[in-house]
Amino acid sequence: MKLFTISHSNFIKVNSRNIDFKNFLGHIWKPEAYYKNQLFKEVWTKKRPGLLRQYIAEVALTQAHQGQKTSVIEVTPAMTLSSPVQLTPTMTHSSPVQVIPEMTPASPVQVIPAMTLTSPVQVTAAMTPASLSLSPSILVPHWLEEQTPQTVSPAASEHLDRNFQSIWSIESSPLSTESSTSSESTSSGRLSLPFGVVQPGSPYPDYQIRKCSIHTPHISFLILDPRIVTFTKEPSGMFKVLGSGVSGSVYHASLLSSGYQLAVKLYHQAELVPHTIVNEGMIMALLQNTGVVPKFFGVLQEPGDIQKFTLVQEFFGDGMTLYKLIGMMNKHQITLNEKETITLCYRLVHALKVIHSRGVLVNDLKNDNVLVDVSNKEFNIRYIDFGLATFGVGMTYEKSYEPNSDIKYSFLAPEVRQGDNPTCVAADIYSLGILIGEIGWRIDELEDISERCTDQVALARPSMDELVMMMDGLVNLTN
Ligand SMILES: Nc1ncnc2c1ncn2[C@@H]1O[C@H](COP(=O)(O)OP(=O)(O)OP(=O)(O)O)[C@@H](O)[C@H]1O
Repeated sequence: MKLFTISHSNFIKVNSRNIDFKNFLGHIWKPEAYYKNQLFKEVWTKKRPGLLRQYIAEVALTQAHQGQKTSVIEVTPAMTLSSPVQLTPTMTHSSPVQVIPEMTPASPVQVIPAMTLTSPVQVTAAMTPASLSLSPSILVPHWLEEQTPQTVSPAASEHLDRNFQSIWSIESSPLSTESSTSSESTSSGRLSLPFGVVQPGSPYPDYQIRKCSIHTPHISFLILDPRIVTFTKEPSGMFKVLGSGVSGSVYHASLLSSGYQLAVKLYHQAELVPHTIVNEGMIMALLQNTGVVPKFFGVLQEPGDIQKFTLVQEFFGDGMTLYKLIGMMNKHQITLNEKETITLCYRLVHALKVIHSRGVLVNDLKNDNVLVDVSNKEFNIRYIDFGLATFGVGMTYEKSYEPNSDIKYSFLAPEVRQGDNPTCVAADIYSLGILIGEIGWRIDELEDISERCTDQVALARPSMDELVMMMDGLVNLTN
């Protein structure tokens, strides 16, 4: 009798021989389970932990017979609100940015078909400044300080809400970035830097991106009139910063007319990396109507400077990141029971599947890039920060020789951390496995899933479909 154990070798076998997972389980599975050195004969009890694989096997076999699959928790449905983001079908100009004078009616973004596998075009990509502890006050650009929202009457602002100034149309051809983003040109101090945050000669990130391809499809998004957005001020008079990260600071704001809450991302180096901002906007646009990223409204432009813009998104989940949530869970300030924990992991898995199915790799999946709505037990999530995301191809990180880099970048798959290996679906799955482990380490089944996803051998990690099946099985088990 063969016993199916959760060993990596089983998954290596599955993957290396390209055997269908369900068939594999069908062959290997017998109704006993060997788990943590114990033989269990009563495998169908829901109470006993660690028997997920038996359940998966059961589900797999049932499915093999019925060809049907049921899911208890549904993924958050597609957004119903119409999005201002639009897909522009063709490239018409060679200039990277083009202003189209006429407004076109808002419509949801159309889905781009399957991922197109192309050989990676190696382009020198954006700099990512090292994590800095940034004081919000020095990040505020002058035009924000000078903001006088009362200059627009409510009626006019309502009009402006509906009638955005213009649409930017951006080409999808690989954007050469070498001239504007090489570390050489920046470290020599030849470029004037915005916001006074990163000074010439600042240390460069050890994890500078060396190569990436921008193959993101051609998507237009809107330039919003800055007068429709009011940036929120703290009682101290400071602008309210939701978070500061590697690429920028995110400010709280609202629509002047309706008070609809917004998160506006200002980039530390907007003038250096316009293509990065554009790429992030296009990826956000591409993922609209999936319900797994915040609603994206377009960009605000710094008056008088066409190169500097900011991303305007829906303010989601009261700004609660998974990082904050895990911290609170570990300090017992918030408690998630087993079912809630599994629900949260389920959402993360399904959301990543949706993102991958649109041809997008996140490449930077970590706990502070996930927002969680803890206002109810649904635990809806949104992935944020697509600054390093790619469409259709992977990107390569440069190996870090910084002490403790393995800890600092532990969310990245080991083969990615090594440099030279481009990111891929399995690398995102590794990062997802880290998240599942951080959230669900108290639950054996989640720990097992996390362990599989974080296998050092990329080929041994479960595929997204296998992962979804495991999570579905686990959810069914807990209901
Ligand atoms: N749509 C949003 N709603 C609420 N809060 C948000 C939103 N987007 C971002 N934030 C907050 O701002 C922080 C920084 O956002 P983001 O990750 O996009 O910036 P970043 O500079 O790219 O950071 P990173 O260091 O992860 O690269 C988040 O951790 C979160 O706290």
